[in-house]
Amino acid sequence: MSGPIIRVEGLRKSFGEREVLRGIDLEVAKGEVVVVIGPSGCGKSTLLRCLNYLEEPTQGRIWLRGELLGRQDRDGRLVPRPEAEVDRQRTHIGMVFQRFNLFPHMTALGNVIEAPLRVKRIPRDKAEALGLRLLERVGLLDRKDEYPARLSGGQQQRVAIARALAMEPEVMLFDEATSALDPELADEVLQVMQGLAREGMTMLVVTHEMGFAREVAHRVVVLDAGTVLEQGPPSVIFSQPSQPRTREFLHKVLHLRPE
Ligand SMILES: Nc1ncnc2c1ncn2[C@@H]1O[C@H](COP(=O)(O)OP(=O)(O)OP(=O)(O)O)[C@@H](O)[C@H]1O
Repeated sequence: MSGPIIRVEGLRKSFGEREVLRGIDLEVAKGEVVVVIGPSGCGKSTLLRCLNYLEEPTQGRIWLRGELLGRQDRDGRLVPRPEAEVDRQRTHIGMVFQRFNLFPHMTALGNVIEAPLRVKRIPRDKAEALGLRLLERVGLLDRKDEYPARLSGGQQQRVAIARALAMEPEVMLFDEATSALDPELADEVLQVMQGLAREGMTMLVVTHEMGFAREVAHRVVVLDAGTVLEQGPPSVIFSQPSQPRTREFLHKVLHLRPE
């Protein structure tokens, strides 16, 4: 496929009277790692959720892998495609949330292969081979038969990453994947994410981890009050941001959480 994997044009999202996304334009190319940062409540999660149609955009257009998600009516509103079509698109996007939401009655391996078995209907032996490969990739092969309750938060999140990878997505969305974890456990998850980035996975990452943004991102997008304030390589955003609001935000978070 040529062209960006994700393309967003004029994306707006309101909850009632409140407009949370106010015209976002964004592209993510194949193999690119884009990290979205910005103050609490600026719309980072909402942006990610719109990309996966977990939230229905109010206005604007989204292309995934060159395909328009939804279609526009005469007022510019997005009319969703049939559910089946959205589901098909979703299989190409892996999403990892703050809450891991593993199935408690399934082992680590069971969680990882649930979707390939159910959605892709691949044979069990092939699914298990895939699941074991992925658990190894996130460093949890030895915990394959454990149930989530017996895994730490960091381990559960790594299983959740393996579960998302099991659908062989073309892009991975991370929505504050480490925010619920203690720093030590967050680190092991960040290392897995860094490994994926190194292997060339296309990633759009919402995070408060400025160290990750600085070291791993190809591009940092600064969101503020539902608009893109500025974007650029981390070297520029972190040392010479052009917008005073970016400087203010970075000063605040880096001061509170020295890297
Ligand atoms: N389903 C919803 N209904 C109403 N308001 C919502 C809903 N989801 C989000 N919001 C509001 O939209 C705004 C943006 O939320 P969002 O979670 O996208 O921000 P964020 O930048 O990810 O914040 P944080 O860094 O704190 O997670 C917030 O004011 C939030 O209260």
